[in-house]
Amino acid sequence: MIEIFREFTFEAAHRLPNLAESHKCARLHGHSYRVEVHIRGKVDPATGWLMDFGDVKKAFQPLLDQLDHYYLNEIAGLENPTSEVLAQWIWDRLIGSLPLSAIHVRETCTSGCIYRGENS
Ligand SMILES: Nc1nc2c(c(=O)[nH]1)N=C([C@H](O)[C@H](O)COP(=O)(O)OP(=O)(O)OP(=O)(O)O)CN2
Ligand SMILES: [Zn+2]
Repeated sequence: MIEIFREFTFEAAHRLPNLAESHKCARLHGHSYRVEVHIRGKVDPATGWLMDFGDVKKAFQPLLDQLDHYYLNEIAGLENPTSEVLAQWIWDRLIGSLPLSAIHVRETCTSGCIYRGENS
């Protein structure tokens, strides 16, 4: 087994509506999000790869189109857009087309989360 990943970046605004008003993240603010899509499987001896990175990009593109330069709270399923909720939202939309092993979401250089699905 081997794992590959493709990183994507996008800019978006959000606020965390379930926090106390005094919490800084309850206020509208933005992030340069970094998302890594991780895929696990076997290397095809003919191609020497598990999957073309370009095919990962094609699968992620519709999500990028929904997220980049948007207000995340207005997207269905992201009304409370924590890193954890966003990572699961991405997983749920890619798992039908990619053999995912993890979704990494970084909000800042120092904060983020890793989601590996409900079975791990
Ligand atoms: N478990 C989570 N905690 C927090 C989330 C989250 O999604 N999951 N989100 C936030 C905020 O969105 C915030 O913008 C990012 O948090 P933080 O690391 O505190 O960001 P800062 O860059 O402001 O950190 P400082 O080092 O304090 O400047 C909060 N928590
Ligand atoms: Zn934030």
